[in-house]
Amino acid sequence: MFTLSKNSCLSTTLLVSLFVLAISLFFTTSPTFPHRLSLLARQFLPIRSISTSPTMTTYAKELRVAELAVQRATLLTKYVFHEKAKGTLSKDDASPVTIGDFGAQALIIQAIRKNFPQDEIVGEEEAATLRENKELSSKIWTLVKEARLSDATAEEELGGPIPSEEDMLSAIDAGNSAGGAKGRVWALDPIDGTKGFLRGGQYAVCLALMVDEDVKVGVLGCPNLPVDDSASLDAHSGENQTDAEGKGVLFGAVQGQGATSRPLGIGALGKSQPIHMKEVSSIADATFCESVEAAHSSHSDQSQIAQKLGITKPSVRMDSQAKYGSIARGAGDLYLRLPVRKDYQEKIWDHAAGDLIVREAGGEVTDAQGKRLDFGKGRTLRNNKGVVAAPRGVHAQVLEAVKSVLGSK
Ligand SMILES: Nc1ncnc2c1ncn2[C@@H]1O[C@H](COP(=O)(O)O)[C@@H](O)[C@H]1OP(=O)(O)O
Ligand SMILES: [Mg+2]
Ligand SMILES: [Mg+2]
Ligand SMILES: [Mg+2]
Repeated sequence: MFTLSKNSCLSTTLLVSLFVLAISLFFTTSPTFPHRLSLLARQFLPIRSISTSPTMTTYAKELRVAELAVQRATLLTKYVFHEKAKGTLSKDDASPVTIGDFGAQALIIQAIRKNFPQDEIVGEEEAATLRENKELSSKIWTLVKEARLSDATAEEELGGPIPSEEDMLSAIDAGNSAGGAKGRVWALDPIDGTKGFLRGGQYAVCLALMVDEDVKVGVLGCPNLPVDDSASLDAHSGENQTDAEGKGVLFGAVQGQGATSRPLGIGALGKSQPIHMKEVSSIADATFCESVEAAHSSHSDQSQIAQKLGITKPSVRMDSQAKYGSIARGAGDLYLRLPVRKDYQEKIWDHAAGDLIVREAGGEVTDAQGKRLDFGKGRTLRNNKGVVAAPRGVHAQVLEAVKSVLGSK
C-alpha cells in the first residue's frame, strides 16, 4: 500500500512537473513570447500597470526632440547665410564646410546628449580644425550661444543652450561614433548640400535615429523649400531660393506611422499634415529629380534611364536630401542617384532620414541592384551603390530600366 501510494504520488508529481515544463517551454521558445506574456498578464493585472510608456513604443519623444533640434539648427544656418563671412573652409576631400555646418552640428548633438545621453551619434563634422583655428571657433561660438527657439518651453525641452565654447567643441566631436548594426545610433548631417546652401539653393538639416540598424525616426529641415506640399517641383530648384514668403518646411517620419510635413517656424512646432507620394499611372509622365553636381550622380546614366522609361520632361536638379522630401510630398515622382566614381561610398547621414520619409509616404528606396539601403555597416553605405527612390507601384519598373542601362555599359 505504502509503496503503491508512494508510486502514485511520484507519478502525479512527475506529470505535474512535465506539464509545467511543457507550458514554460511553449511560452519561452515561442517567437511571440513577450506578446503572449503581455496577453496573459492583461488578464490578471490592471491595464495601466502593464502598458509600456508610449515614448518607448512610438518614438514620440525622439521625434519631438529631433524636430525641435533640427528647427533650432536651421535658424542658425539661415542667420549664417546672410552673414558676409561664412567661414567657408575646404575639407580634405575638397568639399566645403562653413560656420553653419559646425554650429548646427553642435546644437543638435547638445540636444541629443541632454535627452538621450546613452545614444551613439554619427555626425559628418569634427572639431579638430576649430581647435587649431581659434578665431573661427570663437566666431561660431558667438552665434551658437545666442541660438534659441522663440518658444521657451520648446527650448527647455532641448535642454537649453550650450554652456561654453569648450562644450561646443566637445559636442561637435561627439558625432564621431563608428555606427554599426547594434543599439541606438543617430545619423546627423548638419547641412546637407553645403554647396546648395552657399549658392542660395536647396539644402537640408538631416537627422535620423537607427535602432539595431533599422531607421525608426527621420527628420529633414528644408529652409528653402516651399511650405506648400503642392507647389511644383520646378519652383524648388535653382538659386535664390532663400527667404521668400512661404518657404521653410520640416519633414518627419516614424517607422510604421507615416510621414508628415509642417511649416519650419521659429519656436513651437507648427501643425503637421500627412504627406504621400503621388500615384504614377503612366511612368512616361513622371518627373524625376537628381543632384545639381554631376560629380555626385551620373546625369548621363540618369538621362538614359529616363529615356528608356519614355520620360520626356527634363529632370529637376536640386542639392541635398530636399529631393527625398520633394518626392515624398508628391511634388516630384522619382529620385535617381547613379554612381559616378566607383570607389565612392555614400554616407549614412546623406540618406537615413530621406529613406524613411519616402518609404513612410508610400515609396520604395533601394540601391541600383534593388537592395534596401543598409545602415548597419558603419558610417558609410558600403553594401550599396546608387539610390533609386520611387512610388511603390512603379519602383520595379524603374529598377528594371536602371539595371538595363547600367548593364549595357
Ligand atoms: N563623389 C560623390 N558621389 C556622391 N555623393 C557625393 C560625392 N562627393 C560628395 N558627395 C555628397 O553628396 C551630398 C550632396 O548630395 P547632392 O549632390 O545630391 O546634393 C553631400 O553630402 C556630399 O558630401 P559632402 O557633404 O562631403 O559634400
Ligand atoms: Mg551631406
Ligand atoms: Mg553636410
Ligand atoms: Mg559636407
